[in-house]
Amino acid sequence: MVSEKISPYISFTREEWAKLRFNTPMTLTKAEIKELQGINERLSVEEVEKIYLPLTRLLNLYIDASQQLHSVTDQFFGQATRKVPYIIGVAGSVAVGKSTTSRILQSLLSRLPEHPKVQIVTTDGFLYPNATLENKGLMDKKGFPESYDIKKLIHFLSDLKSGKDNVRAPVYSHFTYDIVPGDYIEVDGADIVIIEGINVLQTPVTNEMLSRLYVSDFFDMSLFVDADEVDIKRWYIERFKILKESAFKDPNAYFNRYANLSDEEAEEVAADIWNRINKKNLELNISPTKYRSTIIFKKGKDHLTEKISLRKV
Ligand SMILES: Nc1ncnc2c1ncn2[C@@H]1O[C@H](COP(=O)(O)OP(=O)(O)O)[C@@H](O)[C@H]1O
Ligand SMILES: CC(C)(COP(=O)(O)O)[C@@H](O)C(=O)NCCC(=O)O
Repeated sequence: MVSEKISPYISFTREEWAKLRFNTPMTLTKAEIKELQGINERLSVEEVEKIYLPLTRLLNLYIDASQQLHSVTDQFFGQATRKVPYIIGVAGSVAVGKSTTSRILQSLLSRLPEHPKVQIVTTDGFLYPNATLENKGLMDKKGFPESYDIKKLIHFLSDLKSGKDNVRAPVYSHFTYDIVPGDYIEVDGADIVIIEGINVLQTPVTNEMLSRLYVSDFFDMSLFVDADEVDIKRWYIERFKILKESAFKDPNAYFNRYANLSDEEAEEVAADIWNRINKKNLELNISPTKYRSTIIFKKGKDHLTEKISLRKV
């Protein structure tokens, strides 16, 4: 008897997945393509059509099914149907493309026939402020599980899933490299909320009561953006070099001291930050969460998605 490898996932090649778009009326107009390229000018239209349109179709089916489940549960309790947002988690390494993926999804999902309101919340807003990280000796552990106020994030998600209005999340600035005091993003009346962050599929680190809840307990589905470490490191360094020529030039930028580095020096600095912090975090805390997600997108060296794995159980 031939032994079969048991996996909870069913995997598709790029071409197999592209066919699953079927005939959903989701062709992109020129204006829509332009808008998507505003998200990321290097994004290929073919990638959107082959990878993201089938994903949008699948999500539309998942969202319909979840609404039906909500309404039968409310019927069972004999109460009126509540409006609760559908929550999608987007996970993966620093610089793998989570924010680009989230923004493509936001753009495509908001074009569904019902025109749902789609909001993105990034979990970096739940990092402790630099002053606290410094006190705790965690400045070189930014992004590690202990650098986040997970209780605050769980409260935020619990409020969202209880159908509360005007739920606020704190805001992080990559420009000041710190939490922005007093600033917040408000989620109100959203039909779909995308929660994007390196830590969204992690399990609790302490034994406190609240930590028995996982962040992902509040997700309706999740997507893990995956790639080889050598590629992610290159994207991290490339992004650092682009920022050196733009945002870092502002005297108020946290990384302004790197603005006048040569390209070679900038590569060295970025590679050092990568190796000391983000690579370690990827290996220790992020990669191990991959198989907790509903869908895994494995990207190749040119950012094109090569393999799609979808949880079947
Ligand atoms: N689909 C894509 N096509 C081309 N470039 C991309 C794509 N996704 C991400 N990138 C580039 O890779 C880098 C990291 O992406 P980003 O979305 O900022 O990552 P993250 O949010 O995971 O830190 C950026 O420079 C971005 O422009
Ligand atoms: C704030 C972050 C942990 C968040 O990562 P993101 O969710 O943006 O991918 C990361 O951008 C970071 O600052 N890491 C620490 C090392 C560094 O400066 O890259």
